[in-house]
Amino acid sequence: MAERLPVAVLGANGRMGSEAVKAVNAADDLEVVAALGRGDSLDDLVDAGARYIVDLSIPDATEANVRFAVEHGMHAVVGTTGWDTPRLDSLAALLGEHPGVGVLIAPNFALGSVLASAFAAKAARYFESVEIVELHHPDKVDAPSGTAIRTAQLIAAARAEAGVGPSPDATTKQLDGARGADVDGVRVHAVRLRGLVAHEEVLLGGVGEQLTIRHDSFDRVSFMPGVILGLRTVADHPGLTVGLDGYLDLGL
Ligand SMILES: NC(=O)C1=CN([C@@H]2O[C@H](COP(=O)(O)OP(=O)(O)OC[C@H]3O[C@@H](n4cnc5c(N)ncnc54)[C@H](O)[C@@H]3O)[C@@H](O)[C@H]2O)C=CC1
Ligand SMILES: O=C(O)C1=N[C@H](C(=O)O)C[C@H](O)C1
Repeated sequence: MAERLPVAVLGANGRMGSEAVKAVNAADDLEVVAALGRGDSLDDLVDAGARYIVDLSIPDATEANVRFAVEHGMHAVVGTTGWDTPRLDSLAALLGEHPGVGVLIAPNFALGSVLASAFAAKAARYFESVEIVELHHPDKVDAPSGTAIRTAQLIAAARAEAGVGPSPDATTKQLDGARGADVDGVRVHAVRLRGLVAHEEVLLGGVGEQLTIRHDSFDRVSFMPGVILGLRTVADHPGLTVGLDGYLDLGL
């Protein structure tokens, strides 16, 4: 029987990390050799012989975790939020010094979410208005969600390419925050509500009509096929990939 790929999970005691430990161990070609939480030394990754990491920690920790992995020749599959452009640029530069190492930064591992973002980007040029509402559990530390930021960026790029102007908005007077956050010119609204897991709606408006593209993760198991796909694929994609769609042939 072929050797199982040695994987370390960072953030292993968290909501996502604990699911990932179960999912990796359930895959017959992968095994968890290290499960790290807050306060654990990154040297444990080396001692355990990890060749892959899955980072599901916190925005303040993820950059140092991933940089350590890359510097030690480990491929990284990253679901943690907080990867803004300066962080991504700096990571890409580091990867340039470590050819052969792959990193996937996946704002969302759920296939339906990846498709929803792609569909929204495809549709965005045909509508005058577009706004995003993301809805999450109230224990989430960041807003707006990484997924909503990525969706807004994809939409903004598609509209810019098509020469579509900004969504109309006559607001001249508002309470702070009433119109949500501005992500590349797309308004993003964040709801935090007990009972929710992870949900997103893209609202596209034209004269006399609206298209709504909605995705719901009702359970964190929805993210696990994407985590496993990422682990099985990351070594074949040296350098930096942002978005699980980079590993899929969506044909859109
Ligand atoms: N890409 C995706 O599909 C998904 C991404 N996420 C993101 O994953 C991250 C984790 O989400 P949750 O599991 O809900 O959070 P959580 O708060 O339940 O888990 C985070 C865990 O990381 C631990 N931690 C803190 N510092 C650490 C460090 N330096 N090294 C290792 N572990 C450390 C915490 O103690 C905690 O156990 C968030 O950024 C969230 O937005 C969440 C769901 C899906
Ligand atoms: O914190 C979460 O729960 C989630 N975080 C990711 C994000 O910010 O987009 C992915 C998903 O929305 C769940």
